[in-house]
Amino acid sequence: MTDRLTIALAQMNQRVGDLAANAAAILDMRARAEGADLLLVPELQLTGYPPEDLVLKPAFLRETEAAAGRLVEATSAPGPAIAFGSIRVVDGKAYNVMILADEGRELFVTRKRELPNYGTFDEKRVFSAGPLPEPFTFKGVRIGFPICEDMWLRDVPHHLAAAGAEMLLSPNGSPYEIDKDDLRRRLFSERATATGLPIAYLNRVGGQDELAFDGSSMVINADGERVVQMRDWQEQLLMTRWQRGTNGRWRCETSEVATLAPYPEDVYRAMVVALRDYVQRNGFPGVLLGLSGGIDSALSAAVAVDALGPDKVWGVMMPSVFTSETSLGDAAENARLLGIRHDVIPIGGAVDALAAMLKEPFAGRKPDLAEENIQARLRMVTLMALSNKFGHMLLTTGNKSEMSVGYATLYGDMAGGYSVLKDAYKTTVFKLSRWRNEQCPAGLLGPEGKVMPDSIITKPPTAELRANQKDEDSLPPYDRLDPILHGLIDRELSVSEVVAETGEQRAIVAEMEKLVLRAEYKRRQAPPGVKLGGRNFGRDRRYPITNAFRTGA
Ligand SMILES: Nc1ncnc2c1ncn2[C@@H]1O[C@H](COP(=O)(O)OP(=O)(O)OC[C@H]2O[C@@H]([n+]3cccc(C(=O)O)c3)[C@H](O)[C@@H]2O)[C@@H](O)[C@H]1O
Ligand SMILES: Nc1ncnc2c1ncn2[C@@H]1O[C@H](COP(=O)(O)OP(=O)(O)OP(=O)(O)O)[C@@H](O)[C@H]1O
Ligand SMILES: NC(=O)CC[C@H](N)C(=O)O
Repeated sequence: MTDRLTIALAQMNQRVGDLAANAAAILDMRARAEGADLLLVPELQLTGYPPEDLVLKPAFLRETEAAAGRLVEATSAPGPAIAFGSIRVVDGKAYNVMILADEGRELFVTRKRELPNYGTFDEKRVFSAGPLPEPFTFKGVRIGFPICEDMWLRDVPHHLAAAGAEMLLSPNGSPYEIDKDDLRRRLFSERATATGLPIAYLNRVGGQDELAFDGSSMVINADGERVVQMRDWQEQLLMTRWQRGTNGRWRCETSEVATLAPYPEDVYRAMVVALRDYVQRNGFPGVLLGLSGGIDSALSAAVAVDALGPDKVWGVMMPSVFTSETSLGDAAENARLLGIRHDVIPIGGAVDALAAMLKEPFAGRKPDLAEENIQARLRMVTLMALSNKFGHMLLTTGNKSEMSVGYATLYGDMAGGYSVLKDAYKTTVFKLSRWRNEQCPAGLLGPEGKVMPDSIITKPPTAELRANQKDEDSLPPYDRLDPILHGLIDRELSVSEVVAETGEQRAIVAEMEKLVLRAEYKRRQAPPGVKLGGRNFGRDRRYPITNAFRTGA
């Protein structure tokens, strides 16, 4: 029995499905953790989290088991024991497990019991729930290994405590959401005091499709005090020293508390990390986007430059007859400030060609939305041609306010591979743009000074699809629209409840509800984008397209 343990906490990125690279990264961490007794890595570190329907593929399960076996064998070389997340099939059922390996042997396997099945999570679809897990005696210390959601509910930690666990080491795959770091901290502090056990909470970092993982791992002692706060948004290996006190209870003696990014920097970081990993891991040489001189494309471009570097971002201004001199100038200045390639490709010729092609079928009809949308679609055709020719991914620039009410053209400005603003309401877009124009925190690849001219932030938003068009002609001003949308979408309130909370006219709120529900078909055809809040358009909110229900009818 020992009275001291050194536990290395490896807050790591992962690449879903890349068993070889993930295993190599774990072994690299093990080499760096020399001197530790045990190396802990995040949930499903070997397969990447979330593996989704890969788990339903027998070949993937076989290769995962083989890779886990090789990882266990690799611990025969000198170095710490490893506790790593993998998948184990027992009696034909797949389990999300944590394997403890030392000196070339598998010492212990524990299965996740609580499978999250809400919001973006779908674990019951692919995994079976394990039994209430037992602690394992490692070097004479009874250790419990609750896996992520196991810690969010009471049963597992309290069972482990009752079964004699002396500490809880919890591997996690917990995606970022605004304010979730505070929630985790409160929750785990409460778990620590309620069970009387110190807790190491280890989360992954990096982007995976719509999810961004912030890390922000912690150690909380049994008195509820957070003694370790690891960094957010980056990998980190931390050696933590633990000691059994004279009362027989374990404490983490390491004291190291990093400061986490405050709001709105955390939102911006989530966008940067998610886009960087999406673009790099899907093999694009860079991104391109329509740079209109408006705030959505300016902020999207800034995030792309901060994620990938200016040489990987390409802005294309595509003026029509409705494009103002101000927009042309703002787009050019925007590109100059970001240091990105900027091309001007007028779409007038193509607009005229379409008008000639459609002259006969459109005869006798006044110009309307059809002509407006043709412009957005011709821009899409132009951008996709560049994407096909040069390989850059088209970055979609629509924000959550627009996507909520369907204020975007299907197969037009909605086209693209990924969106960083998809879960950001327009008021958040304004906030982030002002913030980024004033600050450039460490680690971002863009310029230290302004990223867009102030005029882009201060001028009224317009789609410039017809003369003198302003967003506010069709929609309430964004500072009034967004609270309505937040109520209807994020909080699932009825029209009456939103009216009561916001003081808006019932007719306006009912109209917005109608637009939101009607635009579901558009959202189903929208590209993925990083989740920021508790109810993103994607996995979090799954509404029927064909739907007659209205609360404001
Ligand atoms: N339930 C459903 N399932 C499948 N398809 C459905 C559908 N309901 C309509 N449709 C189809 O959808 C089409 C209509 O959608 P769509 O062609 O997009 O056109 P629509 O939504 O009518 O117009 C686009 C709107 O977005 C605004 N906009 C455009 C571009 C940029 C911005 C901006 O500021 O960023 C704003 C523009 O001013 C206009 O109000 C029609 O073809 C209709 O048949
Ligand atoms: N003249 C243009 N040149 C290049 N791209 C354009 C142009 N107009 C629109 N786009 C593209 O279509 C997207 C939709 O923008 P639009 O101007 O219609 O409204 P918006 O939502 O206010 O966006 P933004 O704030 O970027 O202007 C833009 O973000 C941009 O990517
Ligand atoms: N991987 C998991 O079990 C995640 C679920 C958990 N409640 C979280 O978001 O942190």
